[in-house]
Amino acid sequence: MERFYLENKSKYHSLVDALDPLPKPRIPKGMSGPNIIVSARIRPLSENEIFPSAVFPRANQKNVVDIHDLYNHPKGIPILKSSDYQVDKLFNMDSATEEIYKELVVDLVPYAWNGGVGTLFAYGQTGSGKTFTVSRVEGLIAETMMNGKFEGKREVYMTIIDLAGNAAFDLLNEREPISLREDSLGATQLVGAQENQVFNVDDMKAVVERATSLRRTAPTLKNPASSRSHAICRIRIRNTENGSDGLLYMVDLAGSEAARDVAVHGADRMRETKQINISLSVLKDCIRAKAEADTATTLHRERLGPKVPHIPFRQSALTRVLKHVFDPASTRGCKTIVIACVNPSLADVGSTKNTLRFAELLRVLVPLTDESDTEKQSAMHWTNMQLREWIKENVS
Ligand SMILES: Nc1ncnc2c1ncn2[C@@H]1O[C@H](COP(=O)(O)OP(=O)(O)OP(=O)(O)O)[C@@H](O)[C@H]1O
Repeated sequence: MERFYLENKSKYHSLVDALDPLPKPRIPKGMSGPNIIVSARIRPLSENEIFPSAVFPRANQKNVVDIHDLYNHPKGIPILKSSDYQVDKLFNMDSATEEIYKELVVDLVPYAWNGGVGTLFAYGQTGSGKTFTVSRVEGLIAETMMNGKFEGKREVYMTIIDLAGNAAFDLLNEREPISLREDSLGATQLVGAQENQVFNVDDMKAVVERATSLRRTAPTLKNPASSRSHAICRIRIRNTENGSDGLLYMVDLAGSEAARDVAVHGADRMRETKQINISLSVLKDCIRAKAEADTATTLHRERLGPKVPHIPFRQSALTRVLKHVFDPASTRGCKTIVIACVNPSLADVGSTKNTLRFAELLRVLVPLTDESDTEKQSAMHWTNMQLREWIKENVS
């Protein structure tokens, strides 16, 4: 396929150039609500990239992206097949991580400082910029958290582990194996994992740096330093006045390689990829079910009573570690941000479509009601009947 793309590069450019630059706007069906934001970040093409970009943020509609793939028509003429995707917030090739942090993440810090649970997931194909994004975000969190501007006395502790299949390792202790156990109160304990107390920005950054260097890596076709495990950085913020904890999780998910990319690496690698894909699928189910539960409890409490969707968080090690985020019995406030990372190269267009489809699947949409937002307003007015239809489809 890559050869086909290269041979037809100029044809691809001319087909894309001939498209309407202002396509008919896609009608937004709503926004993710109320405790989750699903975003996407398109990384720039690298300098030595030989394939054109297949990813085009829409000029006339915010947060919508067009993907143009090239197909070999049976009659031998290359044709374009286009698809579009919508997220809550789209960051283009020229967006810096600082901008993403300011728009999406910074509010999680005071939220966790005051006892909430904030989680960021970076998801995407191998080489799409997950580690690039998360490591910078962790540095920025350190700067916000330790700037002395928040009220109250707190102690800050960091734990960083990685999960490969069902095995877990301590990235702050030479990758010593640790075990995941549920204690008598139902909380998941990382038995054997070190918790490092940190006192300032430099401490926090040094801890992150130590963990990064230990992260298990193995070469893939797409990224010579691909991470083959989920890295979870947990920042526990202890309120010394009342003994309660706030939590921040930064989760750099393992690259979602396609089977054909790993075929050349043998059976072990295939098994590893299968495990990664299963855990990502359970994660998707949990994020979605949690969003449905939150939507159900905030919007339709009277209609549904205590009935909330089942959240299958026990089905994988990843979601068991994140029990605080997914446990439906928990009464703690949780806010979640997902960043779907995308490499725009035409050679990666299949995986890019999968990543953005995955992002769309995570969105449990709430009808738009903000009359002041003209973009949303022109897109849709909800009648009572539409609202009933929406509830029937989405909250069952
Ligand atoms: N926004 C960006 N701007 C500039 N370079 C980037 C950006 N995002 C990623 N890169 C570069 O792309 C390469 C791959 O990025 P990264 O290692 O973060 O990918 P990944 O998604 O974590 O991959 P894997 O799952 O295999 O670990 C790196 O060389 C990184 O520096």
